[in-house]
Amino acid sequence: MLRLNLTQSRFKYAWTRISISTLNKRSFHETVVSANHTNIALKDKRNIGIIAHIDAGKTTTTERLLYYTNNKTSIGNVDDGNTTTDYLKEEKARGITIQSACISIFLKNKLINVIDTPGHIDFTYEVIKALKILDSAVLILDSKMGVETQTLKVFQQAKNLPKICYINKMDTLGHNFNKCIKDIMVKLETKPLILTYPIFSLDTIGLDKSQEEDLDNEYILTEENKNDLSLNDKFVGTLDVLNKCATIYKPDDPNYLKVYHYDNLNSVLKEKLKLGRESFIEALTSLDSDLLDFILESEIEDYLLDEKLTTSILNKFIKQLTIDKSIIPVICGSSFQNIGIQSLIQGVLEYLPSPIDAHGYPELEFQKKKIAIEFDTKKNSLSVLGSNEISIGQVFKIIKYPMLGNLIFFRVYSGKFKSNSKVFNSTQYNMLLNDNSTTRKNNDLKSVGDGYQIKQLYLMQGNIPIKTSELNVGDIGCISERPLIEQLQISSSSNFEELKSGNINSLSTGDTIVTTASPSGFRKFEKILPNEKKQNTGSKIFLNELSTLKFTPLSTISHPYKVSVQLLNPNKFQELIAALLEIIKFDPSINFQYDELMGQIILEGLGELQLEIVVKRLLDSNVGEDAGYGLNDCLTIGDINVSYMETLKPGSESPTWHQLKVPENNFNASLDNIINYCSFEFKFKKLCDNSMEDKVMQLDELKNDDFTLFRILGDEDDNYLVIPSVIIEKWSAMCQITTDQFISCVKSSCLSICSQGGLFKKLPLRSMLFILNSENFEIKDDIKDLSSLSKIIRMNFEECLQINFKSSNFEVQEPYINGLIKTEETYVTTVTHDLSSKRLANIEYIGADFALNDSSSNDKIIEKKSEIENYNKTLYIPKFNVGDPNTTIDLFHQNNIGDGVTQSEKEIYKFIKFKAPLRKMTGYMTTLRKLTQGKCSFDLEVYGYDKMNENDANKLEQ
Ligand SMILES: Nc1nc2c(ncn2[C@@H]2O[C@H](COP(=O)(O)OP(=O)(O)OP(=O)(O)O)[C@@H](O)[C@H]2O)c(=O)[nH]1
Repeated sequence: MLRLNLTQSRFKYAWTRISISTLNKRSFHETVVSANHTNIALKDKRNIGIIAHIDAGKTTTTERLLYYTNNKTSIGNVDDGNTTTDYLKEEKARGITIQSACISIFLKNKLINVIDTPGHIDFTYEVIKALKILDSAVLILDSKMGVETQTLKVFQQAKNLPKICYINKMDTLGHNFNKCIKDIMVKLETKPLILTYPIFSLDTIGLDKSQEEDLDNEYILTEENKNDLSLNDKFVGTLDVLNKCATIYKPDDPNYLKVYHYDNLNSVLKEKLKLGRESFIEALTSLDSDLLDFILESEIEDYLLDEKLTTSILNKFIKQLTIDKSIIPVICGSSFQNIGIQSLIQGVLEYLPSPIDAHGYPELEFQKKKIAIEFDTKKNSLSVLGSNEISIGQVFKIIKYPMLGNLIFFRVYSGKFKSNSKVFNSTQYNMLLNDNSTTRKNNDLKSVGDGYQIKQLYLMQGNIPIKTSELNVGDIGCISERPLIEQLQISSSSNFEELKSGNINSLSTGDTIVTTASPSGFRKFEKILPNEKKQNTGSKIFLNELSTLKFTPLSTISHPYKVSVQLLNPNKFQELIAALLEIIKFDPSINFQYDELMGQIILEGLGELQLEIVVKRLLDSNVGEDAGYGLNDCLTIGDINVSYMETLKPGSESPTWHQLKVPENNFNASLDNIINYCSFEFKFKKLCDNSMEDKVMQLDELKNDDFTLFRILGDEDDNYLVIPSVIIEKWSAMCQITTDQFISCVKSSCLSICSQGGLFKKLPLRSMLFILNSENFEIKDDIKDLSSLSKIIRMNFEECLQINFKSSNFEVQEPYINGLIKTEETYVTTVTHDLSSKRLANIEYIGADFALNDSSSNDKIIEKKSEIENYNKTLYIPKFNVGDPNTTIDLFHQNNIGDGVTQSEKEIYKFIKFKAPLRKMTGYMTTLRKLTQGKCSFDLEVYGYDKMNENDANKLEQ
């Protein structure tokens, strides 16, 4: 009984520190369900992502965030398969996050929307999608591993967002707080501001003397148990230099927490707190002269005891520096043992930006101009075009949710969205406007123009959707929609193209949705459009313009893996296509193509695991959140393979300009006229093969007032098209189509040539440049019919390829990876021998620390290093449990033990960095484990395409 009371009082005490003291679990939970979230002020909302390398503890931490904010009454664990965010069957079985999960955490009058992202590289697109709509992130490090390869990647992806770093797993054997701090500085090139230091049992002797009630904490060392070695290195709490206190936890009791203020600390902790606090203030003053001025003016000499240096003053500076991305506040803990989470919640609320403070909103485009979203101080709201009549949101995720169909998640950037209202899908409308390939265009435009009906809006509380009548600026919520598979099944079509275009009036990831506060709907926008655009606006023209009001879409990606799917029962065609379309809706990083001749579908994806899961979903007939499509009896699935491509050999280009021609008698008379009266020339070229920088330079040179450059496919490394501006203008005017329509016509012709493939192995083309020439361009008459232009251009492109090139001008290219292996020195020779002889790998580095040997070393890096090294001198980094606490980390020299890595550990472990063809690395982890007796870690990242060796290329089938 006594213990229960103590626990409760401690729990409340903890929350006093973060000013949410009055809550108690049950009453709060009830408040949440009935909470009117619309009353939460914008300044009290946070939209954060949890990002990290795989297994760093994102889901475990998210689970504790829910528990310690009283949004959940028990704690789930990844290993028990009962967490809120990893609820898919595959996630539970594999213990990894596959899809990002979005939850809303309510804290009385505050709201934190959290997205728990996957760490596995195959699901990187999930991270990209989430980061696009978030204001900030919590970066988690595994205290033993520090910054890992995927940490670097997600850090880069979140480079525009302010971040807090949470060093997790401080309870594990081999934990290394100092290495993490060093990695933040060296590998992330960021300045850490340490808010909490770890406390181990050894530091706690004598701590309990003045606190009778703490005798029940068996993890604190006392005179009696101080010789118990098993306790010495136990992680028991955190030393908070901002609040000048130590917080002691009990690993096996999630509700135990005791705060000791400076006066009640033992001499060891007092000394550490003093040094930590001094270095913390010095680090802050070195970055903010206003704080320095304040300290000088207020004559503050004792950083620890002078009461003028209050937490709220310091918080103001920390918040600004965090938002400016000048620092990254660091908090440590162990989520699994429930240590440190309260400080993390406090950090999120204090330092991470609300939508008002957040910098770097995704830009909106309106009539080709970029528009920033502004904050209207009077109305306490964000708005665009100087009017908060416009509500704008962006869809970033779609999931299956049993009973409700699909849930479409979106973020509200401006205004508010209401249940039972219509919204305008400006992205979809814009795409349709520029798509000439469909005969249903006008019907589709009308359908999208009529608006998308939102029936019910929801907020996610944990993984439970809570009905809400409206979603306001800053909110993340969702709309329910009937599953696509049901929508398509009622259509009787069995035509692939018709099925693929699906239900046009449904929402997809990346779509911008727009509406107005006005009851008469989005057509009212007319009133707030700039004056010159108002003239003559029939609603159609008006919608055309409105459709240009959209967020920049998500970038496309290349797909290094593919798998073939053969349908055995033609009656199931419609079902298969509907299933695939729905899968793509949930994960737009998957793509599929239908080879009508072979009756085969080729599924493409980012990784083996990703495709494995998709295939399982197609075959399985389980129910629930990851319900399968039950196609087991009618599909044959091929092996998962890497995708090969073809390109022209370096330096190749068509020797002459090719004149656009019309084949005799193949097209109608009016089209003949077009070609007789106006023409252009074109040629193909291999895009330079040197570094990415050279490539960008080459492309930049082509971009000027006279020429416009277009990307045809995928990422920066794909195909490009250059069209002289004069051709764009004249052809579109002549054909009475928009310039966008003309461009999309030429682009789609290029695209079709690229997918048709090269002359060597008929593999899709990459790294090609299509150049149109305007020198001999002429127009002699005013001609209107252009319906077959796309066909003509395609035929001519094809002819140009055939005439100008032979199969020997092409080479096969394949995806390559950057690999990083960490293993004991004893195994290095065996591993590198296997890599070079069997996997065609090029070993780039063998040594003690991969990031320190980065080949790039220009002035900027040196300058940055010296800036960070200077900053490092202000940091207090204790040598945990090894005596003298007063030291800084020797950042750029390896033979030091100040970073917490012992000399012997450095000698044992080596990193091997290499490049290799992806196809040679399938199933490599199993081999590596055998070669190293399991003493290894391995990371890989697909970096792009490169030439396949000729022997292997010749052996490929056409
Ligand atoms: N000892 C210890 N284990 C932890 C801690 N946090 C997480 N773990 C364990 O680490 C493993 C991975 O945890 P997750 O929370 O799934 O990690 P994650 O980053 O969400 O993983 P992915 O989403 O798959 O990238 C699980 O076995 C957890 O129980 C911690 O603080 N201490």
